[in-house]
Amino acid sequence: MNWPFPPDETPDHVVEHETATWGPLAEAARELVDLCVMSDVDPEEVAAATADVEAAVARLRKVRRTQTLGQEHLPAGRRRPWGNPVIGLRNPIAPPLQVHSVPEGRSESDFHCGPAYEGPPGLVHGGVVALILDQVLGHAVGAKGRPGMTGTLTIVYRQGTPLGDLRVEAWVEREDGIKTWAKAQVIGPDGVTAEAEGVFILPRAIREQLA
Ligand SMILES: CCCCCCCCCCCCCCCC(=O)SCCNC(=O)CCNC(=O)[C@H](O)C(C)(C)COP(=O)(O)OP(=O)(O)OC[C@H]1O[C@@H](n2cnc3c(N)ncnc32)[C@H](O)[C@@H]1OP(=O)(O)O
Repeated sequence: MNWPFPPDETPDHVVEHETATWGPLAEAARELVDLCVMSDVDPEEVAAATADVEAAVARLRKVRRTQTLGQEHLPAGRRRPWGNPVIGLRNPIAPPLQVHSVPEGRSESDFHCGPAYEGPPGLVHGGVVALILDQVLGHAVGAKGRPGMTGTLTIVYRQGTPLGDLRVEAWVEREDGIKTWAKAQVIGPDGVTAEAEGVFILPRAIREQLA
């Protein structure tokens, strides 16, 4: 499944080096994002921090990639979803989730959603809940060897999802040709907060390549 991009054949030692290089930057940026919404220092400190961040941005801006991380690393060979907004090592937007999957088509993750993901007061934004559910559903179908694009995603929000420590579980329900149905739920301290059902479809372009 390498259409339309070439396989990622980066050697292990290079991946380890890149992990050690970029991982800490994203970790620092995650804390920066958290502090953008939670810090309460005085205005002089904010101004000084802004100058520091602008200096760091000027360094990183010197060289920009021509392809996204997904285009380069995801489609085949070693998969490095480093730019992914839910699990990406290099993406500060990602909480990030560590997702554990088994080939029977089940995936799960215990994760933390801090104040940067707030929607209603003290609660996780519903779009963020949907993002996480979609991602982990994708892991479940992928683990079962049934990868696909989300065709339809249905979400029922049972109760507000509190910011903090959470759990998500997903499992494959049914398969039929190119389509796979999977379900998922987010669990908070007071039980299930949101449930999802997704229909995942192997896209036509990939079907034609495999035919
Ligand atoms: C595979 C990727 C490789 C890359 C490997 C990277 C792995 C990295 C893992 C990361 C995990 C991320 C997890 C998050 C997952 C997203 O975020 S995916 C992004 C959000 N989704 C999208 O952007 C999808 C956009 N839509 C599409 O691309 C196309 O409409 C679809 C859904 C692929 C279907 O297109 P198509 O293959 O041309 O479909 P088509 O031949 O018309 O119909 C085939 C069948 O599907 C049904 N169908 C068509 N559309 C739909 C629909 N929307 N809903 C339900 N059924 C539908 C048709 O009725 C038909 O059924 P039958 O008549 O055969 O019974």
